[in-house]
Amino acid sequence: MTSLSARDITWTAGRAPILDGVDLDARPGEVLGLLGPNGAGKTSLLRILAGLRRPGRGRVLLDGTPIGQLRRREVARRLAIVEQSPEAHTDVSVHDVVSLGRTPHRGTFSALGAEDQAAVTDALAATGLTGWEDRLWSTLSGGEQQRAQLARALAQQPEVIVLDEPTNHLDVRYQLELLALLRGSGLTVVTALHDLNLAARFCDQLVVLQQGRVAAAGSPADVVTDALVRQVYAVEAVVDLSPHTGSPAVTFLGPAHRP
Ligand SMILES: Nc1ncnc2c1ncn2[C@@H]1O[C@H](COP(=O)(O)OP(=O)(O)OP(=O)(O)O)[C@@H](O)[C@H]1O
Repeated sequence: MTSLSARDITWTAGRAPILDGVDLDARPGEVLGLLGPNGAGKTSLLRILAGLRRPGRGRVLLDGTPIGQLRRREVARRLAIVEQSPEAHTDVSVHDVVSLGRTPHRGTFSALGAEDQAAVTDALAATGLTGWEDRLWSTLSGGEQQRAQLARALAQQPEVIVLDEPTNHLDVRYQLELLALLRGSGLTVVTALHDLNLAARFCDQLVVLQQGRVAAAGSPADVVTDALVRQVYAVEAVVDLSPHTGSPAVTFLGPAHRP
C-alpha cells in the first residue's frame, strides 16, 4: 500500500505560472479526485505526479521517497498513468496495447511470460474487454479506447494509478463501473474528474484546483458546497445530501453573475 504526495509543486510554462504551491496527499488505497475548471492545471499536475514532467519547485513523494531519486523503471513498475489523449496506436491490436503495460516488468526483448499473460487477461476481464484482444485499436470507439487504456494501466499491476478524466468518453454505465472498479481495486488513485456528482460519490478525498492553486481540499461533504461551485465554476447550484447514496448531490441552476 503506497501513498503519493505533492509538496509545494510550482510549474511555469514560459512566463505564466500554471501551478503554484500545490500540496496533496493521496493516502494508501484511497481515491483522490482532482477537480477544477478547464485550464486550472489538472493535467499539468498529473503529469508531474507521474514523473513525466519535473516541477520548477517542490517534490513528488512516492511512499515518502522523492520520485526523482527513483529509477525510471522502478517508477514505471509502481505507478501507472492513463492520459487524456493517449498516443495514437494505429494498426495494433487491443492485446498489443494492453501488453504494453507489462513493459516495465519484462526484459527489453523478452516475450510475454505466463505471469504477463495472466495480468493482461485479468486486466481485459476487469474492463469488460475479454474477447476484444484481436480488434485493431483504430477501429475502437472513444469509450472502448478509454477502457483499453485503463486495461493497459491495470496490466502494469501498479501500486498507484494516475488518471486524467478517465470517464469523459464513457456512457453512464461504464462511468459507474470504472469508478467502482478503481474504488474496489485497493490501488492508490489520483484522478481528474469533471463530473462533481461522480467525484462526490466515488472519491474519498477531493482537491479543487483554481488557476493553479488549491482552492479547497478535504472530504466530498466538506468540499462540494454551493459556495465552492459558485466561487470556482461561477455557477449557481444547490447541494443536497442524496437520500439514495448519502453523498453530496449537485443540482446546477445556471451560470452565476460574475462579480
Ligand atoms: N506547455 C505549455 N505551455 C504553455 N501553457 C501551457 C502548457 N501546458 C499547459 N499550459 C496552460 O496551462 C493551463 C493549465 O492547463 P492544464 O491542461 O493543466 O489544465 P486542465 O485543468 O487539465 O484543463 P482541462 O480541464 O481543460 O483539461 C492552461 O491554461 C494551459 O493552456
